[in-house]
Order: sequence, then C-alpha cells, then structure tokens
Amino acid sequence: MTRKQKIMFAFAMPALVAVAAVWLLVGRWHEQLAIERWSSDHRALVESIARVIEQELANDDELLAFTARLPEFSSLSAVDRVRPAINGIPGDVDVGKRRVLDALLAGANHHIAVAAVLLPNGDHYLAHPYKVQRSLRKYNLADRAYFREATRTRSRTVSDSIIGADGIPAVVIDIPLINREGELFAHLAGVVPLGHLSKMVGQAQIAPFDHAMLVDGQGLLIGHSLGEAAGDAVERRKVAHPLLEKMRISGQRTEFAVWSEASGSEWLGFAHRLDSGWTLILSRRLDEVMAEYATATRQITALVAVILLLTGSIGLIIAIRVTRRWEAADQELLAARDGLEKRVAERTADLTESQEKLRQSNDFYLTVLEHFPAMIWRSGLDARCDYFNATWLEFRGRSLAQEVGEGWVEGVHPDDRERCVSDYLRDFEARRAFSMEYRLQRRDGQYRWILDVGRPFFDLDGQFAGYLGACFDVSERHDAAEQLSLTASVFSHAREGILITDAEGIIVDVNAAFTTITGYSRADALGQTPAILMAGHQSQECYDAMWATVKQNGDWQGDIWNRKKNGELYAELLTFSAVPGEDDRTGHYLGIFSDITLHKEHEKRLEKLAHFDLLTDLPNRALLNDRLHMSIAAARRKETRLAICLLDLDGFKAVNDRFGHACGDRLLVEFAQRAVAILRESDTIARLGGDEFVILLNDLIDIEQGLEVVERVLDAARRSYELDGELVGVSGSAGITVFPDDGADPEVLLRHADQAMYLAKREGCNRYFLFDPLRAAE
Ligand SMILES: Nc1nc2c(ncn2[C@@H]2O[C@H](COP(=O)(O)OP(=O)(O)OP(=O)(O)O)[C@@H](O)[C@H]2O)c(=O)[nH]1
Repeated sequence: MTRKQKIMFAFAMPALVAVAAVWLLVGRWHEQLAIERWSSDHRALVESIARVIEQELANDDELLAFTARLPEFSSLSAVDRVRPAINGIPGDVDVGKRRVLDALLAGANHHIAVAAVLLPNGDHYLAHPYKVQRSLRKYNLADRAYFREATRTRSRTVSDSIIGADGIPAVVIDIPLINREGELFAHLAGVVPLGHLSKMVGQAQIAPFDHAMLVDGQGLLIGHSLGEAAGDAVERRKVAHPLLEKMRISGQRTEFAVWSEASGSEWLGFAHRLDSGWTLILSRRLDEVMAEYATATRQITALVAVILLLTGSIGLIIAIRVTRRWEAADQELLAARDGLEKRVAERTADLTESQEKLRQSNDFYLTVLEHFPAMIWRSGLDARCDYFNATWLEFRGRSLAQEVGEGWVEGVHPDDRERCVSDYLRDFEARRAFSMEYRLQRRDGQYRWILDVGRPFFDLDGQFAGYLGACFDVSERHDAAEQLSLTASVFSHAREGILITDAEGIIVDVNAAFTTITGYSRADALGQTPAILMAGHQSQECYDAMWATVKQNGDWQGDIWNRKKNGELYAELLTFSAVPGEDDRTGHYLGIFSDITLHKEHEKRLEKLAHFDLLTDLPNRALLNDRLHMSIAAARRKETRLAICLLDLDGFKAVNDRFGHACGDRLLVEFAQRAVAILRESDTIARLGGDEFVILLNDLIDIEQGLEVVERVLDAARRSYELDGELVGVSGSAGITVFPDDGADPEVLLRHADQAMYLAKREGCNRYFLFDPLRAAE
C-alpha cells in the first residue's frame, strides 16, 4: 500500500465508520424524537377524549338527577306494599314512578340500563324494568360502598364497578332522595352495565389510538375498546399496567410511557385520571407510530450522511494535497534521516569504541580493586557495607552475601568489636577520614591485627556517597611494636645501666639505671662517647682491646673500672655487643653494665685476707710463697741473686706478757712499718705469724748488698717502741740463705734460712747468720 493509499484509507475508514455511527445514532435519536413529538401531539387529544367520556357520564348523571327531582320521586307512597319475595313493590303499585323510569330508560343518549329506588335501609323499593326486579339476586344493598357513601354524604355518588343486583357487572349512579323535611327517604340508582361504558372508548371514539381501557378506582377493568363488541360481558378483572404503576408513583393526573408487552410488541400511550376517580388508558403500537415518522427519519439520516460524506470528501481532497506536500517533505526528511543515521552510526561506532574502552578500563580497575593486596570495602549512605573485594573475602573465607551489612562485624574480635563499630559510626557521621586497628578473624580462625583506613567518597555532583576503606594485615608490625614496647619497658626499668651508641660509638640513648649508676643524665650522655666514663684506671690499650674484640667477635664481657660524673671510681661488669644493622654492618653498639664496686671491694677484701696479714698488712705465708716462686723465677731469668731472710723478734713474749697482747700487736705493726720503709719496692717482707717475718731481697748483685739491708732491718727492730708511755726494746735474730747459692727450691731455701736463724738465736740473738751447710749439718 502506497503512502497515498494509506492516507486515503486513514480518512475513508473513519468517514465510513462515522456515517454508520451517525446512521445508527440518528435512527435512535430520531426514534426518541418521534416518541417525544407523538407524546406532545397526543396529550391534548387524550384530555379531549377523557372530557368526552366525563361528559357522557355527566349526562347519565344529569338525567338521573333530573328524574329524581320529578314529583313522582318526592315520596314513597307504597312502602307498606314492599314484598321481599318480589324484591319490592308489585309492578302495578306506584306506577307513576315506573312510567317516569320507562321514559328515562327509553332515551337513546344515555347508558343507564336499569333504574332502582332503594329504601334508606338498603332494601329495594322497586327496580325497573319490573322483570329485572323479579330476577334480582340481591334484595338489600345496604352493604354496597356507594350506598353507604351516598347515605353519609347525602349527595350523588358514582360507584366503582360492582356485580349488580341482577348479576351483571356495572357501575351505579346513586342519587339520595331528600323530602321537604330534609330527610333522606330513598335512593334513586341508575345502573350502567360495563358493556355500555366500553362504548365510550370504542375504536371510533379513541382514534388514532389503537387501544383504550377504563379502570375504576380499585384498579378493576370497567371498559375497553374491544368491549363494545363484547357487550355486557366485559371481564371485570384487576389491571396491571406500567402506566398505572407510573401514575401511582408520580401522582400526576396524566402520564405517558413506552412499554413492552410479554409478546415482544412495543407500545406507547397515556393514562389519564377522570373526575370520577377512574383512569382512562389510551395506547398505540410503537411500530405504527414510528412508521408515521419513518420517512422523516430516513430523510434526516440521509442528509446527515450526505453532509458527512461531503465533509469526508473535502477532507480527503485536502488530505491528498497535504499528502503530496508531506511526501515532498518526507523525501527531504528521508534524506535528512539518512544523513542523520550516518552520523548516528558514526557516533554509535565512536560511542561503542569509547564504551569498550570504558568497559576495559572498568574491568581493569575492577580487577585491580578485586585483587589489590589490600582488603577493600565500601559502605553506602546508610553506613552499611555493600562491597568487599576478593582479597577481603579470601582473607575471611566467607562469601560477599555473608559479609555485607553487619556480617563482617562477626569477624571482629569480641574485645575490639564495640570500639571498632562505635568509632566507625562516629567518624561516618562526621564524614571524617579514620584509621583504626582491630583484630579480624582470618579463614583459619586466627585473629590478625588489621589497620583499617577509611575515608568518605563523593559522586560526580559532589554529593556524599559513602565510605571507601582499605585494610592491611599489620600483625607483624603490631607484634613488633609490642615487642618494641616491651623492650622499651625493659630498657627503662632494667636495673642494669644500658647505653646505646651508633656505629661511630656516639651515645644515642641511655636508660635510667645508667644515670643512677654513673650520675650522668641522658642529656649529659647523648652525643658523647663512652670515654666520658674512662677513669684512667685501665690503660688505653685495655679499651682498644675491648673495642677490637667487640668488632671482631660481636661482643665483649668483663669487669672494668670507670669513673662517675662526681669522680668516684666504680667497677662495672660490662657486656658490650655489636647490634647488626642493615646489610649486616654494625648499626649500633649496646653496652649493658651493672655496678660491681661493692662486689669488687668484697673480693678485694677476701683476696687480701687470703694473701695479707691482717695485723701488719704484710703479705702472709701464701703470698710469700707466690712471691718466692716469682722471685726465684726472675732471679733465674735475670741471673741475679735472691736473698731469703727469716727474722724472728727476740723477747717479744715478754712484751706481750708485760704490756698485753694489744701492745704486742702495736709493736709488731711498728716493726713492720719500719722494715717496709727500709726495703725497696721490689723487695718483700712477709709475716709468717707471731713475731716471725721473711724478707725477700731481689736482684742482688752480691750477698753483701743483701746483708746490709738485713742489718738495717735488725737496727730498726732494735729501736725502742713506745708502749703505754713506756719505751720498750726488742731485737731480732735472722737467718739468711741465698739463691741460687744455697738452693733452688723455695721450701729448701726457707728451711735453710730457718736453720741459720736458729743458729743466730742460739748464739745469743740480736744477730744474723748466713746459711752455712756445714753448720747446718751440726
Ligand atoms: N702480741 C702478739 N703476740 C703474739 C702474736 N703471735 C704470737 N705471739 C706471741 O709471741 C710470742 C712468741 O714467742 P717467742 O718467739 O718464744 O717469744 P720470744 O720472747 O721472742 O722468744 P724467742 O723468740 O725464743 O727469743 C708468744 O708469747 C706468742 O704468744 C701476735 O700476733 N701478737
């Protein structure tokens, strides 16, 4: 189908549909219009027919009223002749009335078929014609509604339909007869059979209506247009009619309606209430009414269709012209579209390329993010975590679904959980970057220290979009920090002094014990070298050796004498170690020392006890032995002589006895001092015990040199001593032996000296003897 055909079709189809719709609508509309028109046209006719019926009834009424006013009906002259058996007075009694009634019934322009005179109690006085009186089926009519109504109102009353006393359905006109005294003495009743009423609504009377009905006040059918033919045999039945129902509801005197019968035929018509209370229903078949208006309907519909078709055709022509322009414009549009599509294709290709690059870029960043060595997370505006990278999930050994939201918190160590969550939420609220450490359970169940660094991130519009964070396993650093903290604590609280120098030996740190021991504050020590502690007690070589050992072996341990800031000497047990730095070179030196001055002094005391005589402070026997061995060795090495002199005081016991032991002690001390003052540094005088001493004279060139010294010592011994204010005198006896002349063995040499001293004592004391082997043999 071409474009033109499409447009024509687009116009033609709605036009045809519109014509069809208008056809139907106009048909329906015109039917409605025809009904309304018919209704308004015939409303007046209905009222006119009703007036005719009412007029005819009024005529009957008037005729009866006229009769009632005649003298024959001014009284009842033969009431006493009434016989129930003949339903009233005999036919030949009160004939005046019957003559009048004959004349009444003989008239042609009324509908009264029977006339009757009733007594006030309802009994018949007479009925006319007489043969009707004789055939009456009901003698007393006091129970009739119209009779009671007329008696009560003392005025003319028209009844609804009844079954007459003669058994024929009829309506009755009752006129009460009032005498001059104003008493109601009788009723004059005119009976109109229903068949007579049907004559009022015969076809001729109701044309152009098809059908008419008269309904009494009780809703009973009392006449209809077909009743004329039925005569008196009009069926007195209850009428159920839509118009009656409508009238009952509306209360209107005239109602119009359209209704359908069960047979399917449609009717329209009017109901009109008469003055008597009866209702006249006039109806006509709808199809007949519509047939009257069919021509007009067809004309209007055709006119509308022509107008529509004309309008449609004009529209079609315009559409075709417009279509041509559209087609031209369309061609331009197509050309423009082709160009546009080309550009779109080019742009799409560019865009696809860009998207591909973007996708690759995204894939790259996502891959980087997923497998970045750090554990990465993200949270949204609600502070709940909605992303964890593969590194995190791998660390935790859990799925993303398990970790998102609050899931990850389950992995935080129970002791850290509250702090971790509250710190996070606090910083989140403040949109503040944070850095915190907590323990997070790894997939193997082990808790690891995690450094979690989070910061807020913002979208392209600068709106806050959540938090991004990266976590690092810092357990080793954390352990190291703890270790460092422990080390620092040990460093601070150690009882040993600790100093740390750099590779050049410059002190970089000292602890509190260092200050306590040395008196140098940290500020005093930093930047100095350990040389500040040098006391001059050890030689520089000693220090150099120490440093050399440290550098070679990594450490050195030993006792060392240093000097405190206040100049006091102290001994320390020092461990000096090299601490390796990077690339295995010494980074620092660590010195740990404890103050062992007391220990040293104690040791010194013990040593002194072991080698010196407590009283005189001279070497004792043990030290003498050592020295003797050393002196022998030295003399042998130097090839010199060694004189060994054993000296025993004379008369010492008497001093003790006379002055006491303490004075004896003082004498011994005095003698020792005198002897030491005489001897050289390299010589030795030892106390063997009591008043017995040994003198070693080294490096003797000849024996005389030694003898001279011994004489001087003996002279010193002889000098008086002041004890308790008195001068006391003792002397000494000595025996001398010479190495190597008299022997080489220390014991032998001492024994020889003892032998010589024994001789000196024996010869009178206060003298000395050289060992003489010949005399010793005596
Ligand atoms: N005061 C004092 N007396 C001591 C000490 N050791 C020993 N003695 C006494 O020194 C005396 C030594 O005795 P001796 O050597 O016989 O006395 P002596 O009178 O010098 O006699 P000779 O040596 O034989 O000439 C004894 O009385 C000891 O009790 C000491 O440390 N102090």
